Amino acid sequence: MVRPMHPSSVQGVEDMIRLGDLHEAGMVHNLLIRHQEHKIYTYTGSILVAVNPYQLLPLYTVDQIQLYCNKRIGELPPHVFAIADNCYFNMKRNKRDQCCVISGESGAGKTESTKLILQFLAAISGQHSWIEQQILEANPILEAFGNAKTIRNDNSSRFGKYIDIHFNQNGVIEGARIEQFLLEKSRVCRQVKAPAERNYHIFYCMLMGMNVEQKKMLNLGTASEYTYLTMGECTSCEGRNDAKEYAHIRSAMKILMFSDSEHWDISKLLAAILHLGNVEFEGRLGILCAWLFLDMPKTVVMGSHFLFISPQGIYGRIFLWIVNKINSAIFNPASQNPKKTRYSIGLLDIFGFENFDNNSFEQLCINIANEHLQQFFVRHVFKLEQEEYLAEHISWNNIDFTDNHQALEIIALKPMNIISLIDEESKFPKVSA
Ligand SMILES: Nc1ncnc2c1ncn2[C@@H]1O[C@H](COP(=O)(O)OP(=O)(O)OP(=O)(O)O)[C@@H](O)[C@H]1O
Repeated sequence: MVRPMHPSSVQGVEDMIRLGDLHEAGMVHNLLIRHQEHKIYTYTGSILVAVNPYQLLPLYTVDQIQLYCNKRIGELPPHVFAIADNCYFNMKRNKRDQCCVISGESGAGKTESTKLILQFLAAISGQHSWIEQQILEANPILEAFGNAKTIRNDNSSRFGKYIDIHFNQNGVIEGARIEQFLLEKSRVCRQVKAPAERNYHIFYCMLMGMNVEQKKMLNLGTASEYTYLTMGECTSCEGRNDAKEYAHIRSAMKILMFSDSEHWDISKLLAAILHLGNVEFEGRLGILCAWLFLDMPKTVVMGSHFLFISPQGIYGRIFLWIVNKINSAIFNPASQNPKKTRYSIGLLDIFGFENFDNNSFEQLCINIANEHLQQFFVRHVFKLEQEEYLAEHISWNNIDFTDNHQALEIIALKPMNIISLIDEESKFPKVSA
């Protein structure tokens, strides 16, 4: 259908609520013309839409942080700092906890936005304290163990995270807590979705960054020697320096109070996973069991007893342990003193919808999490808003929207939903798919 363009679509608008052409094509056009002028941020009411520029723009300088500090939304051009600032000052003014939900497909820029919000909050809450530095340095560790190169994103988060940043009543950061969800553990043993995918960064960083002596002690060689690191036929990543990253991860671990022996134990387990992937000959099992702290003759094969070692399981436990270790450095339990109130800003950064030729159970879980987020969005932006208009007898045009509630009910909410059926079926041996 051809229609005349509304004048507001010619120059584009900062807030799409003011767009005359309020439909998908109009909104995409608005984002496009703004993006062409390097204006990557656009509001839709209180929501910020960010379009990944895939280049460094001079938008995140110290001057920009100061500029956006303590301004009302709309006073300056749309920016991720404006959202962070709004959260911070609403928390202080209204004495209420805040939350930013960051969603989008893989590669959209969610993790970068999360880091920018964190940096802004650390800068404006103003103390440059040790705890702030520790919170910021948790990122390189989490990314090393939880991010990987995928076909869509060289630094794709393969887990979801919720960072709750805690502030005292004066708005000073006093700690944080990180929750992790759904690490894609299967990536440890296979990266089959496409060539050019890698395993988790940490493996390549370790092999490039460790000195000869350390590698010798763990019987490690180069990435190309390990089955688990070569399935995607790609061991390096353009623009990433794995050796330099390793030095950064090591220093971040020191800041987060990982001891040298804890770091060494993690390295041994990572080495064990790599050796396990290469197991073909009995001789390899000796090296493997040494790194797994196992007494090989007793535990691997004894009479009719077999030990089953799951590399995915080991990696999943390492990841959990690391998140707990980080939390033990940055989390301070709330004071029991009622006069010492604590407020928080939560940042939710989960992986976006995924749709491959072959989708696994992990994709199903990721997509259910996204459907829940979509429902949250639908409820708050459409349903609750329209109910309020009705209650206040405000005249308005009903907006058509797709409600995904039914899909969610079938998959995960109603009794006998798909997930509970899978759960029940999987308890039986030799179950069919
Ligand atoms: N604001 C930005 N400015 C410049 N480059 C950016 C920006 N946001 C994202 N990028 C680039 O895009 C890449 C992908 O972004 P990011 O990792 O944040 O995506 P994501 O949405 O978290 O993806 P995934 O769901 O796969 O984890 C980054 O590594 C960075 O190179």
